[in-house]
Amino acid sequence: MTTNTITAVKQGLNGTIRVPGDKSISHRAVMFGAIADGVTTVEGFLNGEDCLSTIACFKKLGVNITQDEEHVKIEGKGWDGLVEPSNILDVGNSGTTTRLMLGILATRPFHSVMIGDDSIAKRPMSRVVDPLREMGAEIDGRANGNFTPLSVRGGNTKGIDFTSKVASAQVKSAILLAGLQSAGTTSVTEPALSRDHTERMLEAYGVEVKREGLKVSVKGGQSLKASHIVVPGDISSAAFFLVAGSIVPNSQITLTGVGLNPTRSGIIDVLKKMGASLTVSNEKVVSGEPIADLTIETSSLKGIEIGGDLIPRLIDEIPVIAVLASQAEGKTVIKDAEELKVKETNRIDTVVSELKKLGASIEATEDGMIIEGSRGLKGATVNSYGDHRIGMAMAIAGLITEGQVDIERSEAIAVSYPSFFEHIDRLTK
Ligand SMILES: O=C(O)C1=C[C@@H](OP(=O)(O)O)[C@@H](O)[C@H](O)C1
Ligand SMILES: C=C(OP(=O)(O)O)C(=O)O
Repeated sequence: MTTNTITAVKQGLNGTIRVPGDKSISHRAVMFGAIADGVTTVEGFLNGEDCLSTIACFKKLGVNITQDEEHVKIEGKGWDGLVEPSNILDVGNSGTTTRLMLGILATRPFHSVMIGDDSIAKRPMSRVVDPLREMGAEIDGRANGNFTPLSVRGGNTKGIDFTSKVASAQVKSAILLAGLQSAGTTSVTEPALSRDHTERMLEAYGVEVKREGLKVSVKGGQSLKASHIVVPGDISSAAFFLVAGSIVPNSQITLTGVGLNPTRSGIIDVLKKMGASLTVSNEKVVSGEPIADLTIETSSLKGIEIGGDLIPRLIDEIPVIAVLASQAEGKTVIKDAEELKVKETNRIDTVVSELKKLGASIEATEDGMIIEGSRGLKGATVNSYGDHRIGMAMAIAGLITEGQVDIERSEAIAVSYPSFFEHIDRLTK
């Protein structure tokens, strides 16, 4: 177990950083490259543990994948290039790897077994297993296939018209991926729009995707053509420094090349609504995804209400938004966020318990939390509980506490942001 200590930075955080590549896009670039025909190259890939789990799984599925400083190279041989793995596929801590790979394996005519860590073992998989079974895949696992270890025997699948109860890009992507190799058309309708990287990237790999409001459809029998993917900076990683720049006195931070896909940019809406000083510049589009440079400065903030369709657009940022809200004038209410309960930890419980240790006024609700802001925070020992985003949210809080914050199990941060502490150091020099 690693413990990291953070102390307040009186002089502020100042400078320019490039946050690591987007996790969702990095996973997809490798998976889609693995089932495409030809050599795919990926630039700006996130070397976080989750994406490395994806690479390791697809190597076991027979795909040649190599990496140097600049690129990941994936030698795809089409859908039929995937072969029965001779050993277990280890997804580590990654929900995205588990669910999207289930969608791919659902149509492959061989047997495979997936396991992950203790956190993955608690995350619900029925949301993808049930519709994939309905399509014809044979999937089993603990609790009738809701939990890992899971086994899959794919093949002979047919398309479905599926309505999802949750706005989840992992559910949507798994079913669409299976649909690409199933008979007929497959459609997924969601209650609110979740991140649309799969739809955008499938098009970059030459696949036809039809979108009508909240419904996405693909026709079966489609193959993918190799591509060159440039991965934007991860807005979910940038969020930690957007919050730090807003709440640490005397700060001005520029984050370059951050992905600003509208299905992911809810944190920008929240910062603006709370009164943060944020400038967006140098906007462009790379590999079908909008990116820009973001500059944030210390400012006074006010509490707001966050709920509804905004939630899927900022779901992973809620732990650090709670830290932001603790420094805003008045009350912040976060609602409609039940999905937080099924992430790497129950993020309603872990955010509330750890921020309370620092003296924040925060209470859990059934579907979110309520934070009374403008309270000075104090030092304490907190725990990430193995959840990277909880570890980083606590580190950002530690930049403004009276007394030091010790973050236990901080090694989890390498799941999505291996250079996180280096970036804090760089901005304080
Ligand atoms: O598709 C993706 O890359 C992701 C989708 C989201 O999960 P859900 O699909 O469960 O909402 C998000 O929380 C996760 O970090 C990454
Ligand atoms: C929920 C997350 O990831 P995953 O579902 O891929 O484990 C996350 O990164 O916050």
